[in-house]
Amino acid sequence: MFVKNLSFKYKNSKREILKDISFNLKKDKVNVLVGLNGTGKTTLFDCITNILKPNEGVLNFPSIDQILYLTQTIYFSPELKGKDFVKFISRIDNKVPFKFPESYTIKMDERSRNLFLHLWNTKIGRMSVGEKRWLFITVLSGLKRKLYILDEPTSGVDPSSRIRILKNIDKLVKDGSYCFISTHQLQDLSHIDCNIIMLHLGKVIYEGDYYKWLENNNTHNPDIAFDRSIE
Ligand SMILES: Nc1ncnc2c1ncn2[C@@H]1O[C@H](COP(=O)(O)OP(=O)(O)OP(=O)(O)O)[C@@H](O)[C@H]1O
Repeated sequence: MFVKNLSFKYKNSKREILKDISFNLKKDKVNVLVGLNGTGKTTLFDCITNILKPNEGVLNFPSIDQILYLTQTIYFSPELKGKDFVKFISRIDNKVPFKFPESYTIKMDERSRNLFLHLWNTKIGRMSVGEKRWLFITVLSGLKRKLYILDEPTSGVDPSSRIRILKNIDKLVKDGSYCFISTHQLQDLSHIDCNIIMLHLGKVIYEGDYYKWLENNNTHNPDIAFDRSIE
């Protein structure tokens, strides 16, 4: 899966957001897109998933039915409960939903199981931001796809649940899928094996191993590596 010479500009804007960018996704690593706010990460994901049409370039990705794209905001009626969301997602792949929540929790650790059982009967409008994000990602990653694109999957989530979410994503890779995520929580990346793609001023300024990126910037701290990369 790759992007070659992609350029993109919004119709109502003069600024070219993506300027002739190229990179490859790695199959055996979590591919992580990093960059300043407003640098074009969501725009790039929208191009890959055909929501936006690039001005130029080649996008070599699976058809949309083989991609799961979790955008930063997904709307689900606040009056519905966690179980309604779980059942709705099960039906996407024509699976008959389980009747009892325990059937979904067999492979979960104790903390995740307790949270899942709690959220099952909680109205979505009453879940915290982090609880909602955790539930959506946990359930959506149960759908088998060739490529998972997750836009800031850990934003607003507590440290312990962030690690769980990342381990979940890591498992998708180990099970043979491609994963492409964005994040601003760079410290978390030490928990997974990842390939960094860094966007800055419309260009890919780094593509490669996370630890090599730290080494290139003479630091163990990814926030400092980020800052030094854009200097
Ligand atoms: N529909 C639009 N029309 C014009 N400009 C837009 C539109 N949507 C986004 N932009 C601009 O494109 C740029 C890139 O936005 P994008 O949402 O891709 O950034 P991002 O890297 O995902 O940011 P963040 O890290 O804050 O989520 C921003 O300057 C934004 O203002």
